[in-house]
Amino acid sequence: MRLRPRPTVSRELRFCRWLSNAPDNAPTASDNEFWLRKLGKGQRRVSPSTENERKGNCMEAGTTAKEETSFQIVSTPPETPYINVKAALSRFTTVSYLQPKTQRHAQTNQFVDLKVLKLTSGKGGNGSVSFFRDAGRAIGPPDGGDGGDGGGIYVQAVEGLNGLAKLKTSYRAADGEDGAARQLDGARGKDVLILVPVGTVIKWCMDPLTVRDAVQAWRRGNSRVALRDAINQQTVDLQCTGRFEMDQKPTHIQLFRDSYGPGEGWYFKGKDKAYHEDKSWFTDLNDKVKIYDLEAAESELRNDRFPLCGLDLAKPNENPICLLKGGKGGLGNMHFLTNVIRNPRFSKVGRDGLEQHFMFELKTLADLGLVGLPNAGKSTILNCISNARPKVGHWEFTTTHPNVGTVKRGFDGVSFTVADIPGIIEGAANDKGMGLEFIRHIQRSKGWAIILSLGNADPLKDLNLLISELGGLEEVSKKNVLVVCNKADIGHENPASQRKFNIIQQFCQTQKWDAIPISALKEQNIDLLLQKMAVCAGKV
Ligand SMILES: Nc1nc2c(ncn2[C@@H]2O[C@H](COP(=O)(O)OP(=O)(O)OP(=O)(O)O)[C@@H](O)[C@H]2O)c(=O)[nH]1
Repeated sequence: MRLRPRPTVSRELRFCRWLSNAPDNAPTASDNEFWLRKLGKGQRRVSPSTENERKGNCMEAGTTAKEETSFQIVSTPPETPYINVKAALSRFTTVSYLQPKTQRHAQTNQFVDLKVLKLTSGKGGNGSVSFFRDAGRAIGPPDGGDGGDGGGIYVQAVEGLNGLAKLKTSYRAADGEDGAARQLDGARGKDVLILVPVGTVIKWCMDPLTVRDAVQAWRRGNSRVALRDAINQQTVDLQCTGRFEMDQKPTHIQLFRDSYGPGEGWYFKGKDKAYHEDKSWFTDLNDKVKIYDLEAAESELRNDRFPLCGLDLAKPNENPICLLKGGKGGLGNMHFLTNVIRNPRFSKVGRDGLEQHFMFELKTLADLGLVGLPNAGKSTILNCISNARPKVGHWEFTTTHPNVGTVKRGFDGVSFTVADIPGIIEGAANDKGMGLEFIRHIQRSKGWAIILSLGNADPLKDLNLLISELGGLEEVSKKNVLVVCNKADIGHENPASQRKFNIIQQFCQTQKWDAIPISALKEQNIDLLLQKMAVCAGKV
């Protein structure tokens, strides 16, 4: 319970109040009349929480993830209050949560880079109905305090965390406490702070259980459609806000609470709702309080928005970012004392919190990403050039999660980070093998080093396969590309190895990509590799 701060009062008055033991901070009837009159004129009393509201809405502290244009705008204001958008379901769910448990890769080992969380902010506490009593007075003025605001859900990106394994699947902030007699406001509900590694991208998503059921039902009628195609074909309708005055581009998803509407949410003690609704003194009051409710709802709508393309926590953020704000506490009956209403036996209940699902994706921040078929030697290369010690094995899929190493090129050389991800196989784009789940870790890298094995029969075929699985030449060429032909030691006296490299080099020249033969195992040509990698990583 929090006691309201007391205003300064004269010594005599303090003495009288000490004698009567009365709390001294309840608004008087004329204070309330003034407030209600102002509400009627559409001017809201500035409550101390207004400033906190502004502070709480600090989504700007994170960066909105890079905007993409794959949203179809269905209608815009003034036709509708929001920019209505249609988008593929795949943007708001993830294949790994829809697959049967046995096929989920990201969750199968200790390294977890994707999690869907159910987050719930706290409900506001209810306002209290109470009247001051002491030995001299059977019933005094109303002194029911306000309910406390519900706790919010906050997120903060910090250095030193490596994965999302420690995150729970749901978080719930505490509800605000109810107000109490003697003008006591309820305590504010405790916030929840979720710490995530730097590089986490948070996206609003749909409830995975609902999506799973809907997609399963849809696929029963279209059984030949692959899961990924199914969620690409299904669409989601969203109400968004955006830059109305300019190009009406949707920027934020509007979230909605189930809170009561204007004029509702009363708690009656003694006589019921029907009794009160029959009385003009109550309906007159309610007409004015409706404006207060409307303003509370508008303030919620202003706060309850989430970036359509997600929130990118690419840097540690100093202050936690509010994802979901708690509900506002209800007003106690002391606010409803007026010249007409002397014994208000009613108060307002607290407003609801929000419940939403969010997808937390860890996108490693490495300057250079290594991609290749399984067994091409990616981990051996990372071992050889950096401080990382990933597992090396002669069997496929030795690497089951991304490894990041830092390359330090001599004392005065530039340093850069390299990420090794599990091998990509034919059909990965359709979730074969380890799928493309791990591509997210090299999506932000400036350059990609495509690792080929000269020990394979046709490295050019391998290169084409990789390009196609990675989304085609156009997609791959968005990055700086270096093609590394590893295992050049195998049959190096054999001209076949040299011939294979020449074919690759010719192909690379057509794309203006650089290529280099190396042997990671025998540490041959590694200095030149490091120079080329630094260029590819955009460091030189
Ligand atoms: N001869 C030769 N063998 C190599 C070379 N580089 C790696 N290897 C061998 O190739 C095998 C696979 O190496 P890894 O580094 O585990 O390959 P990877 O690409 O990380 O494999 P995945 O984890 O399955 O993606 C191991 O037995 C390595 O010893 C090389 O330059 N020459």
